[in-house]
Amino acid sequence: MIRFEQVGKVYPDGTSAVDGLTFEVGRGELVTLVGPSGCGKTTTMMMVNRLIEPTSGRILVDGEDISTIDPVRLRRRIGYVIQQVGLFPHRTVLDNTATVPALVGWKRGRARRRAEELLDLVGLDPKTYGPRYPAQLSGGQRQRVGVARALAADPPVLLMDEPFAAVDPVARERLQNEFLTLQSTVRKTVLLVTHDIEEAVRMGDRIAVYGKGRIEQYDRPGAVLGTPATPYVARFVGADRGLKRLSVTAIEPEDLEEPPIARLDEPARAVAGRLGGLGARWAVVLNAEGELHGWVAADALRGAEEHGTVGDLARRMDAWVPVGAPLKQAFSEMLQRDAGWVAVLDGARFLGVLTPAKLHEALRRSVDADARGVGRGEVPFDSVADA
Ligand SMILES: Nc1ncnc2c1ncn2[C@@H]1O[C@H](COP(=O)(O)OP(=O)(O)OP(=O)(O)O)[C@@H](O)[C@H]1O
Repeated sequence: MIRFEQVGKVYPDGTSAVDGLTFEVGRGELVTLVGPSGCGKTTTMMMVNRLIEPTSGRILVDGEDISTIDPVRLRRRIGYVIQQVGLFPHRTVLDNTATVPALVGWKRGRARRRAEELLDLVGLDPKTYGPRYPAQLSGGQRQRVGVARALAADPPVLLMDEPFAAVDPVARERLQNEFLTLQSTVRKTVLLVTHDIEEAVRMGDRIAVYGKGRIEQYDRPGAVLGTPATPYVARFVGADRGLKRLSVTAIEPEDLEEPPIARLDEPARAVAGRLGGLGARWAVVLNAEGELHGWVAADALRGAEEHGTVGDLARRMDAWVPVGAPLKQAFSEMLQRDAGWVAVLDGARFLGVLTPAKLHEALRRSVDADARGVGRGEVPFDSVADA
């Protein structure tokens, strides 16, 4: 979709910003460009919409050499989101959002309807926020308007330069998640510049790690964290890259432990006997539909009244995560609820539980799988169990 071929940029004062850039971004892929200040990320991005012209090499969008496309026409196909948002202060949120459709000649009614739709999509009620002016919004809300505006004319390509840098860390994480959800439906081809490796890892299908003026490694987040291509990349991703890997490793069914299960309406003493036989200290409790209710301790069951049921003694357990969620989410649930395990569900169906030991194992298998260039399922458990 976007292809850089030996692209270089030397500014008129002789500064070489980037040199020999060759990489490709697939259709619907989100690629993050990450690196320290001044390494050439913004220059790379601005060459895609011809706000900056390369001094060597060429860039293709959809197979077309962009130097042959009229810049104005090119920019209509490319949404652009920048850190300071760049909203027009004297125009309402709705008018700001409708800017590009209006520019490309949509009728006023259609442009406004589209703007309302987009505001809704980024989580801003158009009735409440549409008539406001940018100064009447929070930083995070302004950022969402920036995203809505960039998407308004439905461009296939989106360029985002530090889009979440101006908001506080909590709002930033929320905006990142919202954008990922949005991206899973709109599937734009996205180049996102950031200097924050956490953000790059979280957001990118692939990451380009920049050294001075060139890409040191271009790969999936797991591979960059697991097998940094150069000592520079290893330093840049940081010594705690194992922790960062938690954010990009998905929970898979084979990571889970299957504890004993009891139903709410089962007789308590019978379950106590069963758990005793297994040497288990607790069981997960499901309701009649097989959905997670909570857990029950073997000790409590042993002390139950003669006709008591599991339901009388079961405790609620709200710590759960969906299968496929990152390990980090499971870890954070455990910490937040001070629990030794967290339930993993597939929709409403209970699949199993993740424990700290299993989490560690999943992480080790993921590191191992990346080092060997195979899928995590192909790494045997016993190769990492003692690690
Ligand atoms: N107009 C210009 N004239 C001369 N040099 C420039 C110009 N714009 C950028 N540069 C230089 O080119 C290099 C790359 O800049 P660029 O803005 O692409 O880096 P960056 O990685 O995006 O940095 P940051 O994270 O600080 O925004 C820097 O050394 C910068 O000083």
